[in-house]
Amino acid sequence: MEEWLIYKEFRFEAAHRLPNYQGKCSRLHGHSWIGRVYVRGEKLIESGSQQGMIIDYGEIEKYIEPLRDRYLDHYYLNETTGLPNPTSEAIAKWVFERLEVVGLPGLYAVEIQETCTSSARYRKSPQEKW
Ligand SMILES: Nc1nc2c(c(=O)[nH]1)N=C([C@H](O)[C@H](O)COP(=O)(O)OP(=O)(O)OP(=O)(O)O)CN2
Ligand SMILES: [Zn+2]
Repeated sequence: MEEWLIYKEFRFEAAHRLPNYQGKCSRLHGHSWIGRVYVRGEKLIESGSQQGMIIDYGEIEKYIEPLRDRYLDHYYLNETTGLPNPTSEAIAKWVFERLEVVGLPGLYAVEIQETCTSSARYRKSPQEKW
């Protein structure tokens, strides 16, 4: 058995605040966020223009784009995601669940990097089969 794990990165500028946080992050502030969508596969496409791929990176991007354009890029995340406390962890889960709903094949994890030094990655626990 073998497996590949690939990711497609996306970027967005957005504001948020953590209302319950004791400190500066309770204030409205913004970040240049980086997201990474991880896709897992055990078999490479055998022929055609996507030969040797799990899935075309461009295909992954097609799933991400509507989310980025409608909810993430240049938005106030507390408002657009509806999350009461939009931490990196919560946003990673929020993005994962939306990609799951639209059926991104092989979806494995979503990472949200909030600053150069801080990042959170969400995936379903291995025992939870989906
Ligand atoms: N586990 C989490 N901790 C914190 C989150 C989070 O989403 N998950 N978020 C924040 C703030 O939103 C903040 O914007 C980011 O925190 P931090 O990395 O501490 O930001 P700094 O700019 O202060 O980073 P330094 O590298 O220390 O300069 C807080 N915590
Ligand atoms: Zn922040």
